[in-house]
Amino acid sequence: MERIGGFFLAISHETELIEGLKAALDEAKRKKHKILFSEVVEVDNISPLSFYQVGREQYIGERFFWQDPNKDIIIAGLGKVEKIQVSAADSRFMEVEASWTALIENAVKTGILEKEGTGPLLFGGFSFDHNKSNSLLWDQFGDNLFYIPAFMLSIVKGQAYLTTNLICSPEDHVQLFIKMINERDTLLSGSVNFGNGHHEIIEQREIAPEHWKYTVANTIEEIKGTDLKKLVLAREMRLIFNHSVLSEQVLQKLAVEQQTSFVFSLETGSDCFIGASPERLIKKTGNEMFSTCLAGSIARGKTKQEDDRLGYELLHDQKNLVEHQYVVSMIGEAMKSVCSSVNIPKAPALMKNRHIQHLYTPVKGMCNRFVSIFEMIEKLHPTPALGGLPKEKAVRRIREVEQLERGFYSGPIGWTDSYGNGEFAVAIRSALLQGKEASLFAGCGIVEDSTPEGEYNETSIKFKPMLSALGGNLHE
Ligand SMILES: C=C(O[C@@H]1C=C(C(=O)O)C=C[C@H]1O)C(=O)O
Ligand SMILES: [Mg+2]
Repeated sequence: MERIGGFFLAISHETELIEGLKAALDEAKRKKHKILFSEVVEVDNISPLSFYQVGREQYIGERFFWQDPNKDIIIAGLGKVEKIQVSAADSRFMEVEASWTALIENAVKTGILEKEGTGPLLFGGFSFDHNKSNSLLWDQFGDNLFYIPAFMLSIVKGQAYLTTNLICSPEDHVQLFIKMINERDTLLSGSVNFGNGHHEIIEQREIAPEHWKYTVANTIEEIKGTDLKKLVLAREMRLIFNHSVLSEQVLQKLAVEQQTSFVFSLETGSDCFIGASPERLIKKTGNEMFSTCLAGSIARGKTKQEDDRLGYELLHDQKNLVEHQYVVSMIGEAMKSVCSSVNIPKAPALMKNRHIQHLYTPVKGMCNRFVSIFEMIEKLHPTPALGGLPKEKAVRRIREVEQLERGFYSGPIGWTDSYGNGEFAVAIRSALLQGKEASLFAGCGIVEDSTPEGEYNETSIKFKPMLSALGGNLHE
């Protein structure tokens, strides 16, 4: 057991906090609508995973976690002062942005300002396809789900910040402050206990692998005979455990094993969507934007020599280069439409993750005007790395032939702050945890030169990051 506390918020902070809160209450009364109040203070370094874990008792079902591969920004959020979930399915990106903008426009902020990844922050994601009817599996998530947390720990380039958010309504009283401080104190004096009760897998089952291969075979024929160039097809694996899975245990394992990936979780009700994705969709900091083209895959070698040989093979393999190039062209075009300059390396490099290596082309651009991260998500999602080419046809074919419900798998997941910075990953190498059960998802890009067996093996590798974190059998 380890104490999370060890830090005190100095009294001067509290005075500032009360003053800020009073200003927010006045503003709410004057405007006759609710106002978001947000305070940011520097704190001693606390482990974000400990913070997340300590919040289990009180905030389970309303927690999130985010860590980028560089560990530039790590965020753990607890509780929600506001949930954004829009119903206008076909304009969901812009609708979420509109709700968010309305909320932060009038926000009262105090303490440290303008720090990326702190203050009012929206965390959540979108499902892959808003047109696919939602099955029971994903009913807690809908086709978009975002939180503004009550308490949030951000580690930004090594420095820890604690954000406290509160919604003030015209009829609220300063008493609200007492409640919030009490909650925060309870949280910060909590004990970290990652739990010994480790879950074990009692059943590990691939869903309809033969049918999946059959669909891949048909898709290869369709690609040969029509204007369809690429289609990403996913399959599912189900796990059943003896105990409910604790998301903090899985996050901890992912953070250790998948150092080159974005590690994330998003809880809602009794469900948790969790994963370790190597693929950035979009990052925006100031007027710089970054995206990643990631497509084309091969296994890791058991020895350095074998690993190098496999990497070399991937870099020169025509099928994988074609699969990759579709993504580079599309992301390049999307970035050029809003950037004054775009940098795209001429040839892909290798990205080596623990269980797999990919062809990798990073893209960087300078925005030529104000462009929001939601506008970029709308332009990019789904890239041909997750959908296919041509885009609309691919999404429609996936809807028709894929047997599973993707839900948030392969959709955009991430955060934006009130200063317009943010980052979204593509939610792959992920799983939906539901008590004693989990659904894992893995897909791959089918092109003309694909084979059903080859693609089946590729998806088997892509299950490994989550399987390993959940204690599954990797068949190695
Ligand atoms: C679809 C997934 O991965 C995508 C497909 C890839 C491929 O087919 O080579 C590589 C990286 C990802 O863009 C997945 O992991 O589920
Ligand atoms: Mg592939």
